[in-house]
Amino acid sequence: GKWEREINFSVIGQYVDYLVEEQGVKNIFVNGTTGEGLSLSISERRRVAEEWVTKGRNKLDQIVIHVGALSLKESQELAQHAAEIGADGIAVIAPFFLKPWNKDVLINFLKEVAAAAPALPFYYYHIPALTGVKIRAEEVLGGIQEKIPTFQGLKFSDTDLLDFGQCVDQNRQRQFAFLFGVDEQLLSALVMGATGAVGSTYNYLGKKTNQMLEAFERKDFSSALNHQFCIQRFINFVVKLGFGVSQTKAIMTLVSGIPMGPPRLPLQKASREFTDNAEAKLRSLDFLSFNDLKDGNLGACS
Ligand SMILES: CC(=O)N[C@H](C=O)[C@@H](O)[C@H](O)[C@H](O)CO
Ligand SMILES: CC(=O)C(=O)O
Repeated sequence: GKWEREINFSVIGQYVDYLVEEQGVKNIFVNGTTGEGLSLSISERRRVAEEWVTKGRNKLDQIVIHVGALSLKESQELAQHAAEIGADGIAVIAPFFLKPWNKDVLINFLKEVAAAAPALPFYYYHIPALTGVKIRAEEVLGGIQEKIPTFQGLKFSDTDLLDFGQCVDQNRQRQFAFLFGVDEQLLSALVMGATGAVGSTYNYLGKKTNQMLEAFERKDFSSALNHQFCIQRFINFVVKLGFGVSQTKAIMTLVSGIPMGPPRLPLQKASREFTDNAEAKLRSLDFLSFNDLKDGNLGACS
C-alpha cells in the first residue's frame, strides 16, 4: 500500500541509538547505496539528512551526507543543504548516465559540487561497479587537492587493491581519509593503509568489525584474521543466495528489530526464504544476541 512507498522518518532516532549502543558505530554515511539515496526525491534526501543530523546530535561523531546526483544543480543544492544543517562532510559519486569520460571532466564535476559547500570536507565515492565510471581512483586523486581545496578523502568501494594501494602510496604526505567499502576484504585494505570503513554490513556486524579493528590496532593479526573470516563466512553465504540492498534491509530489520521497510522500486523486497536462511546463518555464527543455539555450536565465531 501507500505507506510502504513512503519513508518512515520516525525510526531514524531509534536507529541512531541502536547503532551507537548495540554496534559501537558512531560515524554515519547517509543517502548512499544502502540508503537508496539515488532512488529518493531531492526533498526526501533533504529530510533524511536533517533527521540524521538532528537525532545524531551529541551521539554520533561524524555524519557524511552523500549528495551525488545526475544533475549538477541538484547535487549543489544538496551540498549547500548539508552545510546548512551542520553535517560533517559530503560525498559524491560519479554521474552515471551521461558519464565523464576522463579524469579531468570527473574532477571538474566534483569541484563544482564541492564549491557549493566550501566549508565542508569533501569525499569522492568511488563505486565503479554501480556507476559504470571506471576511471581509476588513483588517477582521480592525482592533483585533486589543488582543484578541490576541501578534498578530504575517498570512499573506495571496489575490489581492486592495486588501485586502492596506489591511492594510499601516492598520497602519503597528505592527510587524506581512505575509507574502504568492501566489507569482506577490509582486513586486506587495512594492511594497504585504509584509515576507516563505510559499508552495509556494519549496520549489523559493526560490533564484530570493531573487534577486528581493535585486533589490527594491537597488531594481533591472527585474531584479526579470525574475525575477518567469520565475517566472510556470513557474506559468502548470503552472496550465494543473492545479496544486495534489499537483502541488507531485511537483515537490518532482523538484527536490530527496527522495521526498515521494503526497498523502493526498481528493487524488490527480499524473499522470506532469504531472510529465514540468513537468520539461521547469523544464529549459527553467534551474530544474533538472542542466541539459543550456543550449546555444541561448533561453527560459532566469537
Ligand atoms: C555495492 C555495495 O553495496 N557495497 C557496500 C558498500 O559500499 C558494501 O558494504 C557491500 O554491501 C558489502 O561489502 C557486501 O558485499
Ligand atoms: C554501504 C555504503 O557504503 C553505502 O550505503 O553507500
